[in-house]
Amino acid sequence: MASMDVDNLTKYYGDERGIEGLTFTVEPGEVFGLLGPDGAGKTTTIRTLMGLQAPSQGRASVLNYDIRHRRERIAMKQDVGYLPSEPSFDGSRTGKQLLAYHASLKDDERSERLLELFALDSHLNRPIRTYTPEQKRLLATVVAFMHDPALVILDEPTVGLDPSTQEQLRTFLDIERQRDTTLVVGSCSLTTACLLCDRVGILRNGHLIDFRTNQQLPDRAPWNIRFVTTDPVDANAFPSEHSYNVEIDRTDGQLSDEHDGRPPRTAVSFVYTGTYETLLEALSTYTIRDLIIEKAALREFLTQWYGTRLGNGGGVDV
Ligand SMILES: Nc1ncnc2c1ncn2[C@@H]1O[C@H](COP(=O)(O)OP(=O)(O)OP(=O)(O)O)[C@@H](O)[C@H]1O
Repeated sequence: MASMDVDNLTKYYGDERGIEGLTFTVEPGEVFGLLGPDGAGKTTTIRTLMGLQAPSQGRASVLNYDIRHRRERIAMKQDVGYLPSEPSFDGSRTGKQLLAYHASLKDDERSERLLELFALDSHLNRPIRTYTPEQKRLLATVVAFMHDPALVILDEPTVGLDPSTQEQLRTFLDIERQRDTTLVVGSCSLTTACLLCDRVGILRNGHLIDFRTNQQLPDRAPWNIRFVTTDPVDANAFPSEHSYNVEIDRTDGQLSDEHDGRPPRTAVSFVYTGTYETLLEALSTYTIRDLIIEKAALREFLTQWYGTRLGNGGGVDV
């Protein structure tokens, strides 16, 4: 039996569409990602699945609890873990008081171990308002997992964490996966999806437009590369199976100032999905005056995959 069974789930806020017609299942022990850019509908889906807001249409069962019925929602919350995207706490309570409260609602199998793992154990007697934002998120993670639930729903679990803590959290979630905990992860990070999820549903403008297994995702998130060079650049130098959206700008007046005697400059930008070594090799053939390398936004990548309009018959704008 599926751990989550969602059928035509729809949520409108007045006239504003949150999500529409979502249908998917999540198998026991699966790590399923809801991958989408800002505003795609991840939080709406997750809050509706957690019974925090009623669906406008459709139905969903989470661990076989029907979220449309109040009694079942209450029972579900004892068996399911939930990490909200923006956890909010009563800041005057200590971490210890918060955990005692949650233990009274849903049991506590392992908060001590988790607190130690996330280095929160020495902060327990302090009011939560004195915690750093990162410590608050980790405390919320402890709350989500303390009762050792069979299924945990996480909304943007790595947002607001520094890179090393993100890595620590991913390692923890990977261990949970090996323990057969079912995870449903809302994320706008392709890196999180690639590293963590067995399968993702791609959300765009409130619609689930595709499903991809981990093998159908790239090895890692693509990079936006932009460099400025004083050398001539061949228009065909970068298009390859690893580079796309290549733009070569020789006409930018700010860059090619021929009056001060400096050679004209060319700005080159592209999205890159290949290996670091191949990139560095290609860049090393130019005299580089400026270089910016940053992770590409998911929205750009989805446009690359699916174009600017959806072909689902719904005619939904991007
Ligand atoms: N309380 C609300 N009232 C009206 N519209 C809302 C409300 N919450 C969400 N929406 C709308 O629903 C759509 C989906 O938003 P949602 O927050 O679920 O997306 P998201 O993928 O979680 O993005 P983000 O990461 O930015 O929260 C958006 O168009 C948003 O404007």
